[in-house]
Amino acid sequence: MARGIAAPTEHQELIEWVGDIAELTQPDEIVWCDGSEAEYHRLAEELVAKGTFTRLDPTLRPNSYYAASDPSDVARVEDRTFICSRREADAGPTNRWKDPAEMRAIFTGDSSGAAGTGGEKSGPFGRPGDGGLFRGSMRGRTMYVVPFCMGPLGSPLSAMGVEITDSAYVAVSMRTMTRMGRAVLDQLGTDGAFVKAVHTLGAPLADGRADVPWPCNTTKYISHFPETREIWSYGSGYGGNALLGKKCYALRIASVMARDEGWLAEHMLILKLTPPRGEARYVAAAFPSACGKTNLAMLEPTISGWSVETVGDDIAWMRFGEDGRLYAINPEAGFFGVAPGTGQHTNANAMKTMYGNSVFTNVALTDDGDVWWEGMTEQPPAHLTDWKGDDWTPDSGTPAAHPNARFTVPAAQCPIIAPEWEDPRGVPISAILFGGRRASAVPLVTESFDWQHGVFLGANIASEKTAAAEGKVGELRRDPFAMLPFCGYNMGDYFGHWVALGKDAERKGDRDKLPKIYYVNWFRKDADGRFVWPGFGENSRVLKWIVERLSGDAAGVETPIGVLPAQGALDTDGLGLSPADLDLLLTVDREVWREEASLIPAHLETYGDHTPPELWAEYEALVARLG
Ligand SMILES: Nc1nc2c(ncn2[C@@H]2O[C@H](COP(=O)(O)OP(=O)(O)OP(=O)(O)O)[C@@H](O)[C@H]2O)c(=O)[nH]1
Ligand SMILES: O=C([O-])CC(=O)C(=O)O
Ligand SMILES: [Mn+2]
Repeated sequence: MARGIAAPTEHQELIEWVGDIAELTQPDEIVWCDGSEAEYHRLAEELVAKGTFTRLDPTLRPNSYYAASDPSDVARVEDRTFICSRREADAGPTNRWKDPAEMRAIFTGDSSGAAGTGGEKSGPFGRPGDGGLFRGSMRGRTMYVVPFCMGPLGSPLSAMGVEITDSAYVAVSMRTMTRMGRAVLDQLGTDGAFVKAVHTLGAPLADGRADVPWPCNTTKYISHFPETREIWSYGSGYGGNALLGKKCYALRIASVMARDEGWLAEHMLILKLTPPRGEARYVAAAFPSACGKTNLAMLEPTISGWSVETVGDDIAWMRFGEDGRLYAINPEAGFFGVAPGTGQHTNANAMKTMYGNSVFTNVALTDDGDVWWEGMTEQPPAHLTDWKGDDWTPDSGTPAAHPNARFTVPAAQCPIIAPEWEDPRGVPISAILFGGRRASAVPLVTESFDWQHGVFLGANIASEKTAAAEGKVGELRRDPFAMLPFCGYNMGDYFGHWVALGKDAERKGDRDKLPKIYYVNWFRKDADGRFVWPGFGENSRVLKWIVERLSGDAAGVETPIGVLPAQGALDTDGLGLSPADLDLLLTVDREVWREEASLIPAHLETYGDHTPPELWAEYEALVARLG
């Protein structure tokens, strides 16, 4: 049996589960993480000693580390991500499904299907020797027990979890990304509910075998059991595959909790926008991975008198309050942001956020012990060590940082973090934005006619693929609500959940309190393949139009696809956009849109009779408007 300090909790279910997982995975040692700074430093030191972390020059970037992953373990693995609901129909056509008993058998070797049945078993996961990927998977390693809270501690909108992991990189990252440690155990008490999340690198150390800086396994499983609220992750140490509070819990498992309990768990940033006069507004926005959430959340407005503050950059949990308004919290405590493209001119606030206390994964190392990536500065340094550990010069012809290289930083370090970002009540949302990368067809901004039409816009998001997931970059795919890789149940039922929440609000007479829904596209290209819209800080101009629409102060024109800014209503002063550019950004080409609309039925049919009839009605109405 593994050595370790006694469990610092009297939560019997938690103690037993940790014991069961230890018996299954057979670590050398068990460490219950307390979340203290001392613990963080100790684990970071251990990672330095192992070669996983390289300490950056503390005079340049205090208390910060560089990590290079195995070149095969650089992004989420969507084709190895499974939703193991009892019924296949509950996973839906866009998730990979596996029967929960079958998946458990793969993991534990116990093929009986039910836990704790056979009398001669040594534990709930069958006998040693039964096989199973997790059996003995932590041999030679330390097992960390990481209690974490998604959302401010004590908020009625928050929820807890415990991640068991054999990766110290994961344990330190969880301290940055979540509220982690002793305070969470206190909150859990003796019988608090928590999501069980088990993570192993799948790289046990046999007697005397040397470790490597980034252990992982070529076999990978990122598995979710929505009914029992469990996550089992095997074989990867990277981001969304391994930091299980993030996409696995806060989106895939939480979306199921939200369906069951009448709220929303969404892939959305949350920002606070304050006009020169008038009240501050909170805006949530869903864009697919690597399509601009972190950048919009930290935007520096280019229009005078307007300010933006950050509440969250990736995930929003939202619930209707007693007053009928939709309240959002950011369940995370840190940012796990895309490094390439982040620089002084695009996202100065992100650059300031990562002044120290940061972990950088798969970026390049400078000769003076700092980090660099494409887009950080205009001129690359003359010499670097690239993310693969090779010498790099500007002539190398390969990127110095992996395109999905990431920074991990505490949200509290963001210079424009909103003072209310940890308000346990959440913030009231006035507008929801949907968007994606579309080189053609989709205007800069479109206002939906109403909630249901907005749901239709969200359901139809299509975006060009990015490096955030394994696969071909640039290919156009449907990514409804930017949730395609993150919805823990049937996406058709998810559309129905959104429709139903709108109808509930209407029944209660709260129609006018529903957030207004918009569709934005910063990525329109001209014939030369150049982005027409300058983007980044200039996106504040679009936010301005949206907020002025909310207060009835900006003009719009009705088009077949929604309401667009009327001529002159969008502030484009000083941008130097030609009439042709403006035309491309702010008009609807009926011919092109008839073509767009013709692609919708196949998309809605994907979900069969799970697609709510209201979306078909929206489709019919769109076709009728297009004539
Ligand atoms: N052209 C253009 N590029 C942008 C804009 N906003 C962001 N980007 C680029 O898009 C890439 C991803 O931006 P992020 O803000 O990190 O995207 P994200 O949605 O937070 O990504 P995830 O963290 O993977 O969910 C970066 O390379 C940015 O430079 C914009 O307004 N215009
Ligand atoms: O989950 C990850 O690995 C990174 C991320 O935020 C995304 O892909 O959306
Ligand atoms: Mn991001």
